[in-house]
Amino acid sequence: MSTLEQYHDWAAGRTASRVSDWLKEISEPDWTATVEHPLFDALAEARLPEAEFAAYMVQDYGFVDPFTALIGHAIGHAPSMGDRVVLGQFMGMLTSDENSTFQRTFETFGVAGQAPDYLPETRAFQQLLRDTGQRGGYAEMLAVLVVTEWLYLGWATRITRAESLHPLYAEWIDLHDSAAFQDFVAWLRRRLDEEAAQLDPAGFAAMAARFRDTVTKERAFHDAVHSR
Ligand SMILES: Cc1ncc(CN)c(N)n1
Repeated sequence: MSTLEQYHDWAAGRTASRVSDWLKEISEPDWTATVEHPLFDALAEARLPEAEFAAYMVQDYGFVDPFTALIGHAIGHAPSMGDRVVLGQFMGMLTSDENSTFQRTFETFGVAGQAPDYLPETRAFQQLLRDTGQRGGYAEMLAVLVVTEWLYLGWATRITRAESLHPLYAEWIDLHDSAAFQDFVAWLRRRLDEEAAQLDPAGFAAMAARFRDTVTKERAFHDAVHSR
């Protein structure tokens, strides 16, 4: 049975079916393991040592660089100006507010200017992001973006914040639980659902494989930066 047929089978038993919901479901248990990762609880509850937060942010900046390039590819591949505007605004936030959070984190915790030593899991994630940008179609790019942003929205809206949280820890959560970020994730999911509906069986299988691979790499990345 093709991947598209598997989705149609799943959708047939439901009144309201969304491709993004099905993709999330077939990505278990990795999806929930990432959203519920103890790294995020430690961060939100002020239990994460500053050196560990800085080390996580160094690895994450290794993710953000090719991730920003992937958004550039997605802007180029988007079928309309409407999509380019939304993705371009997200790119603007990433390269201003979020980039500033990284830079101030590196300076505050004394790791600015150090050559990063990326973990194998970070390098594997970088490879996936680069490959999707260079070889993937627009739906595959959206699939990767849906995973990375929906997962981050998931943990950021799940955790309970300590009152005495370091401002940079709080800023990292703010970037991922804001109303604007929630709207962006909703838009990404809607656009993936729409684009997936246009795909032939081979394109649909490639899109689903990217989604699944991205969830696997998210879990591996977070396990590598913070052991359970
Ligand atoms: C690994 C990872 N995944 C997702 C995000 C959210 N853009 C992130 N900053 N880092």
